[in-house]
Amino acid sequence: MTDSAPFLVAACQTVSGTHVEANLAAAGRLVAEAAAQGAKLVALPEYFCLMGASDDDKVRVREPFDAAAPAGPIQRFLSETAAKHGIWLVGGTVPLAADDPAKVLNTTLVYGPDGAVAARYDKIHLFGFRKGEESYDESRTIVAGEPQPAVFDAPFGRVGLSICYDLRFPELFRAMGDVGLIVLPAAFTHTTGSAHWEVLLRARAVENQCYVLASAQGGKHENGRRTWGHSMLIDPWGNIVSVKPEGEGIAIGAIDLKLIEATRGNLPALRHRRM
Ligand SMILES: NC(=O)CCC(=O)C(=O)O
Repeated sequence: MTDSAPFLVAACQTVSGTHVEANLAAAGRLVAEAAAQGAKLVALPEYFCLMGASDDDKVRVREPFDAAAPAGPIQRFLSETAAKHGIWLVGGTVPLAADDPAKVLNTTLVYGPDGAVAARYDKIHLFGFRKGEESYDESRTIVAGEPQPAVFDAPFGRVGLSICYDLRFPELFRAMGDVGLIVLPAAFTHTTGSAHWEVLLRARAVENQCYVLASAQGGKHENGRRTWGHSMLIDPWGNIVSVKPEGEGIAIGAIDLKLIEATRGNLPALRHRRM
C-alpha cells in the first residue's frame, strides 16, 4: 500500500570538516530544518560525518555495524535523529568496519521514523581520478560492497540507494527495478561535478522515469578539498524541482506519485525494454 498524496523530501548539503562531533551537529541542524519544513524523507551527503585531513582518518572513526542497537556515535546520531523527527533518514555515508582493518566500507544506512535500521547499502564503485594536482583513490582506504542493488519500501513507495561515483554506472540503477525514487548521497569533486553532475543526475531520472534526490557536499573544506554541491531533487521528466548550489543548506521538494505514473504511461520506455 502506498500513500498517493504528494510528500516532501529533502537533500541536506554540508561542507563537512575534520571533526566528527562538529559535523554531526551541523547535520542535525539541517535535518531539523528539513523536518520543520515538512520533509518526510531526508538525505545526508556522502562523508557527512567526516571529510578527514587524510583519507586514513575515516578508518580511525569506523564503527562496527549493529542493526539491533547503534554501535557507535554516528549510528546513534542517525537513529536518534530519525526517531526524534519521525522521518526516514538516509545517512550517507558511515565508515563501517571491514574485514581488512586498514579499510572501511563506505555505507549508507537508512533509519525509519521509529529509529530502526530500514536498509543498508555499501558503495560498490570506488572513485579514482587524477588530473594536475588533484588525485583521488578510494580503493586505498575503502573496500567495495558486493555488486548488488539495495532498495527499501517506504509508505510512499520503493526507494533505491546509490552513492556518488555509482552515478556513472547506469546498470546499477536499472538493476534496482522500477523504483519511484533514487537517493544518491555524494561528494562530487568541483572539477568533475561542474562538468558532469547535473547531466548524469538528469539522465538517471529520465531513463528510469523516477525522482532522483542527490545530497552532496558543497564548498571549500577544512582539508583543502573543494566539492561541487548542487544538491537537488529531479522529477521523472528530468526537471530540476529544487537545488542548493553552494554551501550548507537544503534542497526540498514534493514527490508526486501521479507524475511517475503519468510519465511512464505517456512514454512507456520502461515497458519497451528489449534487453
Ligand atoms: N566520492 C566520489 O565518489 C566522488 C565521485 C566524483 O567526484 C565523480 O566525478 O564521479
